[in-house]
Amino acid sequence: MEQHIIELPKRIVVGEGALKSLGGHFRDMFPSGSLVFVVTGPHIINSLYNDVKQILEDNGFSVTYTIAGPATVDEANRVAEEAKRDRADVLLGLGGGRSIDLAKYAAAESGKEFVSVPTAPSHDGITSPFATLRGFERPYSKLAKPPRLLLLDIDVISSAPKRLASAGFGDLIGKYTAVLDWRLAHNLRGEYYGAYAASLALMSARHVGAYARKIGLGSKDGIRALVEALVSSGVAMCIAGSSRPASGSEHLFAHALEMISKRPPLHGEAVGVGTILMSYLYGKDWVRIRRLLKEAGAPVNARELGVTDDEVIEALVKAASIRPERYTILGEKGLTRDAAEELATKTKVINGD
Ligand SMILES: NC(=O)C1=CN([C@@H]2O[C@H](COP(=O)(O)OP(=O)(O)OC[C@H]3O[C@@H](n4cnc5c(N)ncnc54)[C@H](OP(=O)(O)O)[C@@H]3O)[C@@H](O)[C@H]2O)C=CC1
Ligand SMILES: O=C(CO)COP(=O)(O)O
Ligand SMILES: [Zn+2]
Repeated sequence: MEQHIIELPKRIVVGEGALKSLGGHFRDMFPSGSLVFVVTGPHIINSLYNDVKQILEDNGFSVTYTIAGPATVDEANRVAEEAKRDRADVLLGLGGGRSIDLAKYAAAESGKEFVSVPTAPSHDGITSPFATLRGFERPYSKLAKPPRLLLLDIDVISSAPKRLASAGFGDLIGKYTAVLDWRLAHNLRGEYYGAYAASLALMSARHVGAYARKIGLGSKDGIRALVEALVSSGVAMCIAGSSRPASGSEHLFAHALEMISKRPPLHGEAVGVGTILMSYLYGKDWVRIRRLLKEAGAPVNARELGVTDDEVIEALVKAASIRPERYTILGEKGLTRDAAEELATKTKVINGD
């Protein structure tokens, strides 16, 4: 009998001041005296790390740390080795996507528990079982493991630079076209389509759409809506067992742009612009997507992304080829250069205001 196995986070905690409850959740979930190995970045080590260490030590856990280097497989292997040498039981990612991905992948590789404590709402990798690291044989994510405990403190996440929240919005608005692509691949290629996972991902895009302005302003309401939608999208990926509900042609464009550009934008920023472009190809309301991105403070054209018009065109032409097994509106061969230029011009992504 064909089986579909769904691995989910065991506990998800969201709320203002949630960090204070970290020790209690650890006591519920891990044996007393466990060694917690924190993976965090050079900024967070000087702000939140000491609070986390104190909370865990007060609750009977030992704590060590490493500073997250670049988001590469080599760095994740170093983290895994160091965690093993320290006899760590739990790897805790504390920070943005880079620290979370390094801890997640190192935990999966070393067979240790993984806890995610994101400090920024930049994309749904902070809540998903997937990691993206340079050095993989591909420019997109790979299954690692879901967090056993996912703790999102709204006060902490609201304090992240605004650009990261706008990028998180872009990543989530992308679910509109990701789900259309999944459905298309099902209809044209007979690919498995999980209606429930698709609805959940779609709901995350609809939810943040209603909060675009508040997210742009960085209000707590807006950030809470954003964080809940990031959880919903991460869970959709857990249920699907792949990033299909969360990543389609708009992500192919974003991955291609990241490979091509000399100064790549943030992941969610590129995904947002990709969603404008792919919505146009689907005959959907790309003007509305553009307006929502503007309201959320996210880029809508090449200039705002900090890339050249030519890099946008090149990324559109390249997009279909980087993940041939993931069928999308771009088809198997992708766009010609002329078609790419026309698409980007009509949607004001290039030559625009
Ligand atoms: N797994 C997945 O599905 C996906 C993974 N990714 C990966 O995620 C990474 C990008 O993640 P992203 O979050 O954008 O970037 P980073 O993790 O690099 O974080 C960006 C910067 O913001 C800082 N920061 C984070 N939180 C706060 C805060 N509360 N206050 C002040 N500064 C803060 C970080 O500090 P510090 O330097 O201390 O870390 C860092 O300098 C890339 O490696 C990318 O490949 C992208 C998309 C999907
Ligand atoms: O970014 C993601 C979902 O938002 C992960 O998707 P990819 O599998 O395309 O890397
Ligand atoms: Zn994404």
